[in-house]
Amino acid sequence: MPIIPQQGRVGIVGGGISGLTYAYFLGKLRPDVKIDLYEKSARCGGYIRSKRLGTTEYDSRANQDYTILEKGPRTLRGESPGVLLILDLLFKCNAQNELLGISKNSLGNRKYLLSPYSDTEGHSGKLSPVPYSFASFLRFLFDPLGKGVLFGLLKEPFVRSKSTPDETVEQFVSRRFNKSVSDNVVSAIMHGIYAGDVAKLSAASVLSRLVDIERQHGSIVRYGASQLLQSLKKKTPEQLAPEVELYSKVFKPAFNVPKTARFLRKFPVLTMRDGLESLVTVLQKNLPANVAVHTNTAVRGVAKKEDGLELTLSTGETVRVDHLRLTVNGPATAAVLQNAEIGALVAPLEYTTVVLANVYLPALKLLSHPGFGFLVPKTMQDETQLLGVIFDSDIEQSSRRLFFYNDVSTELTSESPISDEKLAKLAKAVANRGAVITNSYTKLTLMLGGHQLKKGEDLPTRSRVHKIVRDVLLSKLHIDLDKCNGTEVIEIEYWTDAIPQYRVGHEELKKKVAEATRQVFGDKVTLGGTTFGDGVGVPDCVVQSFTDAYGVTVDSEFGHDAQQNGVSNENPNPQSKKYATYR
Ligand SMILES: C=Cc1c2[nH]c(c1C)Cc1[nH]c(c(CCC(=O)O)c1C)Cc1[nH]c(c(C)c1CCC(=O)O)Cc1[nH]c(c(C)c1C=C)C2
Repeated sequence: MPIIPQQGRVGIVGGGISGLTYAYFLGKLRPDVKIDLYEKSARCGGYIRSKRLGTTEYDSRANQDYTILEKGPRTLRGESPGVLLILDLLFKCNAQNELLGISKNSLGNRKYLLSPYSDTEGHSGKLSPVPYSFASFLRFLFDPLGKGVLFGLLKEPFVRSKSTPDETVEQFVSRRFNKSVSDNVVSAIMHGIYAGDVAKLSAASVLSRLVDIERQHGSIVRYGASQLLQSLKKKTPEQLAPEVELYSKVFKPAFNVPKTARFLRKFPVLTMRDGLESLVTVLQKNLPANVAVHTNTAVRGVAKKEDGLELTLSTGETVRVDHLRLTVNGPATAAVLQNAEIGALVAPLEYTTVVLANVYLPALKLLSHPGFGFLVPKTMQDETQLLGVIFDSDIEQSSRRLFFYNDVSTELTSESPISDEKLAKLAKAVANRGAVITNSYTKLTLMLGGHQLKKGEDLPTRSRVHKIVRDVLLSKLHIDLDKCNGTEVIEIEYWTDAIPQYRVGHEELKKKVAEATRQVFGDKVTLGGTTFGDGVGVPDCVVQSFTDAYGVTVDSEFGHDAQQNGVSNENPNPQSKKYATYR
């Protein structure tokens, strides 16, 4: 029995990147199915929002009269498997020119940690570069934050591996290295991804690769060193993630995937010319004809019927569907499913709230440390509740067009092999291209709160955030807003309950929720989004949407429809049940 019958109907809850990409992939795989996406707010995109801010003067050198204030995520990680799917999507929508890249050695890729230090002028905290070379690593060892790093690295190969079902990131890092590495380095990274606390986040969820290495090889340092030696000795063929292999077989990407993966590795940070919301716009404009998006429409509940499911909408209508995909957070999922057991399982889920302040200073170049931004480790947290600061102007000015000129597209779309030397030359040519934006300005985003905001506590008021912005800029970056002649633009957003906290036992909890959902709804309901997926990043959401959309079509007897639409639904690995089952 196919999961979605021919000419069937699918409902999707949530118009964020997870809902939209699920609709896109499923629409392509099953053109016979009618897909309705319900988004409760007036717009799609979720936390991805790029606000255009008009400036008074048209800058002919920059060829633009606006700047973008990113209100949410703004960069993609070039190395993440999902980026290959996003790039293919952009190529197929003829929007690949929008993608920009920051090369590995670019100053815009440099990251800093706030280190203890104060000077006579009252500036507190020094920005210490995250090591990017052997020399910078040696320098870091003498920084107060580097205390214990060398000892931790030397000790790690001799630490016995331990098989625990799960533990906190702090426990894992302290056990393998030492607590100072967790407090001074890893805590900052966790602030910069989850706005979360190392003492609560799950090692199995957020450091799954390292946990796997410990389980399989015993030591992370020894494994890392052996991999490094091997790569120096012989060239290993490009290892693609299984999801990317599957995608390549199903969707036939517009480019040579292994070559493109190697190329993108040279651009660890990717951006979009008009902000990350362009991805949402491109997606919405190019949704297959069988997808309808309903904004301002919430799904209030779902009831099991003999021939499928009945959705109750906020408009008062009821809609019958064969399959329901939920891409919203835990509480919203429980509210739709209205099941006591599922409700009890998701009740302990926690989310962090992040306060985000965009600062734009036109015509002034004031950043003294070029880079991506800085993060605040646990040991440096104070009453400002600062998590980190993103240097948007440096990110934008270090971004280069990747596919605008034909050299890269021609090379990556051809099947002929490319040597490492030629690939490096190509990446260098891109890095040496002129900046897309050339005028002088300073743009920053401050991120505050996260796990430091206690449950039930009032969020900092706008005026308090304005004061924090002024204090942080002055004390950490030596930028005095009082000297900016009132030209500064400061905008504040509250991302309430935005980032799921994968706490100890989260993998187990996901399994239990999926199992309880299956018990009640069989294979008619699947769960996605950042809470029930495998990561909080945009590429993670895209990969999950693809694998799960494929999952509901793979058993289908209507594969020929998908093939007629330019995709194949053969399972490239019939032994693997992963893509035919549900999470
Ligand atoms: C200071 C707070 C935050 C900053 N970014 C985020 C927060 C809460 C949100 C965020 N950052 C990342 C992700 C995942 C995206 C993905 O992997 O696709 C999310 C939701 C990515 C990220 N940002 C930093 C790191 C080390 C990572 C992991 C992957 C990568 O290498 O890109 C560092 C970082 N984040 C922030 C700053 C200021 C910063 C470094 C200086 C802001």
